[in-house]
Amino acid sequence: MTVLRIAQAQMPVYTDIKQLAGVLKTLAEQAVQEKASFLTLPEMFCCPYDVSSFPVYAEPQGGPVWQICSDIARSFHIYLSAGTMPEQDENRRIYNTAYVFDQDGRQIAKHRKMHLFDINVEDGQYFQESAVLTAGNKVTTFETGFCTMGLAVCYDIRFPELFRLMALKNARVIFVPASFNMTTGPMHWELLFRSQAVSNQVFIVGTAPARDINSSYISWGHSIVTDPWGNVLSSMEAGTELRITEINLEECSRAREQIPVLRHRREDVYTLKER
Ligand SMILES: NC(=O)CC(=O)C(=O)O
Repeated sequence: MTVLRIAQAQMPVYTDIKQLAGVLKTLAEQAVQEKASFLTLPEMFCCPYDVSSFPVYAEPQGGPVWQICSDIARSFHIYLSAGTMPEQDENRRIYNTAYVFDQDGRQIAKHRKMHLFDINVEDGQYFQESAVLTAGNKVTTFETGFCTMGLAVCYDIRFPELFRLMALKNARVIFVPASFNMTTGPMHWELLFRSQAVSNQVFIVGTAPARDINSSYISWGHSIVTDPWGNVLSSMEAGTELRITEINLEECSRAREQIPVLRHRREDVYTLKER
């Protein structure tokens, strides 16, 4: 099948687990009604995006929020890109982790944010994820009934090497739960999604939290879908919204055939390899 409908939930952060379960159920119901095969959630949809909150809300893989996501995917028979949540491992290290579940509720992908968001923009955003988080170290692609797909988290989008490696592993759609802010959002959000999409001839689906002006970190919102030609197929504003976007995977092959940049790489001069 080459046409795929993706439902993106630009939603507020829900820290109350019962409320979260109810909201996700409603979103999944609506997504299924709209004939979407995928539902995507934002970065840190169940925890304030704040270094002091990550340890408080962290759970192991298989924890309560993970379980709700798996149940939703199974009950509604929908693929779920379950945004990110703080994950704690057996050594008490905490990661910013994205999971994907298939229509039977099985975890089919897991990506720990590989590039930690440590920035200090003059008169703008300061953030120091490395104060409490540990970086992941795996390039993540996975198989679905549609095609090979990839997974990255927010600041990872600034690293072309990672996106090129996913494209070389034949990813055609890359999910990026993300939360840019009021400094870097207007500067770089759309530019980065379009540039990684056109350079690697992939669809990129960026899903952000809805803006909350009272939170310590204010999300830019603007959840987006870009296509392999670098076009913006869908772009939201800042508020809560469930947006359906249809993508035609054939566009990926068409772009790669007509402008074969992946084949034109000069591996005799340079190489990119995963360790
Ligand atoms: N929040 C992030 O991880 C990244 C971000 O906001 C940016 O790169 O800008």
